[in-house]
Formats: sequence, structure tokens, C-alpha cells
Amino acid sequence: MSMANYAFEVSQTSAYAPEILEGLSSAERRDDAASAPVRDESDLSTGLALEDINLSFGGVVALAGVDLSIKAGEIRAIIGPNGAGKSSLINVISGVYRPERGHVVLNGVRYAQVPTQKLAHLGVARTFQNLALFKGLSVLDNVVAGRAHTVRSSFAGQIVGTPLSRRERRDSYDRAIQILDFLHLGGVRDRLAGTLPYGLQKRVELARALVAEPRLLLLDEPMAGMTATEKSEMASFIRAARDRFGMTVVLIEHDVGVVMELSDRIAVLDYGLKIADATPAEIRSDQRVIDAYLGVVSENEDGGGI
Ligand SMILES: Nc1ncnc2c1ncn2[C@@H]1O[C@H](COP(=O)(O)OP(=O)(O)OP(=O)(O)O)[C@@H](O)[C@H]1O
Repeated sequence: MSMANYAFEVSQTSAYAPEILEGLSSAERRDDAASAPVRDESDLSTGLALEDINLSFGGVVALAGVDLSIKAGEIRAIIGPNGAGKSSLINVISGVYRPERGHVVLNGVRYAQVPTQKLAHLGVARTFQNLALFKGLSVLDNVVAGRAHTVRSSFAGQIVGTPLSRRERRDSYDRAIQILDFLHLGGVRDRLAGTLPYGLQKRVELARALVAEPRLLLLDEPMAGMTATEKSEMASFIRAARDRFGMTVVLIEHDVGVVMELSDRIAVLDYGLKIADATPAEIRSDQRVIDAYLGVVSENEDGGGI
């Protein structure tokens, strides 16, 4: 992975700052103009909304009329069987895919396609299913890379070492060290990322997303491949991060036990349809969900059970 397509751009931009729209193409501006920022109370409490999202690949329907409303500061899990549309949903939220129909409402702005190159400036950070660290760089440098978007000094200024570039560099390292300490990674910050055990590398990815100070954190299977202990630690860190920093969290996770413990609400997808959207306790006793997913998972020794 190169720095150029590095996706953990970050932002401290205000949700309603006019500069959000800076640099958008005229088509994007038109789309945004058709959906001017919403300012009523209910919308301010909504961290993210999906409206009637439809997406297909050839004849395969990935998402069929999915609506979702996620409050600011909420931890929302998306679960469902393989192929249910979970990754497609995250990719729509992060602008990788443009839905055929429907909109994503982020920071009170309605998008036909979220401008993925502007994600950081929209306050969105994400992690990926597969590890995407710079394995030959130190843990600290990996995390500092998550602040690339905050740099205002010019390339030349960074080479010469202007006061602004030096201050930005110091701020980035200070912030990265704080986040590493927060995630109990301070002791490994000088290690090469690729030499860490898998579970710790996943935590470094979380650190790199958090250092961006996102308002919306998208986590695509943050505990995949972890031991039960590592999963439980990771869940605690995700919750602690939400409690400390107050961001909205959307995560895909197959381990239903962890999801039940961690989430405020859970949305369940099945063949691209949202078949439930409720609290963990309600999901646990929803017959449709049990039939489509939980019954299968509880019989699957890898699935975590319920
Ligand atoms: N790029 C693509 N090209 C073609 N089909 C795709 C593509 N991405 C997803 N699909 C199809 O869309 C449907 C939803 O896939 P998606 O990856 O979103 O499901 P998922 O719930 O994330 O599955 P998993 O749990 O296995 O990761 C599946 O039928 C899948 O085969």
C-alpha cells in the first residue's frame, strides 16, 4: 500500500464548516445543493443516515432498499450471513461504491455518493478487513501517518523545516503517543509494525484511525482472526474510545457474542435486505434473525455463538 492511496485520511473539520464542500466537482456540489445541510434538532443528533440504499453487481443484489439511522455517539453493529451485504454497506458509507438509488446523509449533508477522497475532511476514518499497516515502519510512524490530512505546511516547507512544519510534526507525534498510550501500545511504539502479533497489529490499525480524531469510525471486522481474549480486549478498547472521544462507531463483526456485548444497537442484513434493527436484547429474541443468522452462528464453533 502506498502513502498516495492511504485511506486513513483524517479530519478535525467542523461538521458544518463551509470548507467541507471545497474542492468538490460541480456535479457533487449540485447533489449537495439538492440536499442542503439539515439543521433541525433531530438531524443534529443523527451521526449517519442511509436512505433507501440500492446496490447490485450485475444481477446480484447486494443491498435492497436499506434505511439506517445512527445516532451520534452510538456503537452500531452490522451483522448477517456471508454475502448479506455488510461490506457493501460500509463501502457505500465510505464512498467506495455509488448506490444505484438512495443517499447517505453525513454531517447533515445528503450524498448520492460520499466523496471518498474527502473522507478525512468529512471526519470519517475506517479500518479494513485485512491488515493495511506499513509493516516496515515503526508502530509510531504508522499511527502518525493517520494525521497526514492535518498537515498544512508545504512539501518544501517540510524539507526545509519551517516553524509550521516542525510544530505540525511535533503535534502529530504527541497525539500519536497519547493514542498509543490510551490503547496500551506505548511499550511497542518503536517496534516495526510487521513484527507485532496479529492482535496487536489490529490494535495499531485502530490507533491509526483514532489519531485522525474522526467523528465517524467505520470498522470492518476489527476482531477477525483474533483469539477470544484479544477480541474481548479489542471490544473494551473500542468502547473506551467511544466513551472518551464520543465518535459514532459502525462495525461489521461476525462474533455475535462480542457484538451483543459491545453494540448499542444492531442491524441485521440478509440477502441485501435489512431484516432487523434493534437493541442486542431484542435481536437475541427476534425469530427472523434467529432463522436467518443466529441459529446458524450458534451451531458454528467459529462464529462465537449467542
Ligand atoms: N465487487 C463485487 N463484484 C461482484 N459482486 C460483488 C462485489 N462485492 C460484493 N458482491 C456481491 O454482493 C453480495 C454482498 O457482498 P458483501 O461482500 O457486501 O457481503 P458481506 O455480508 O460483507 O459478506 P462477507 O461476510 O462474506 O464478507 C454478495 O453476493 C457478493 O458476492
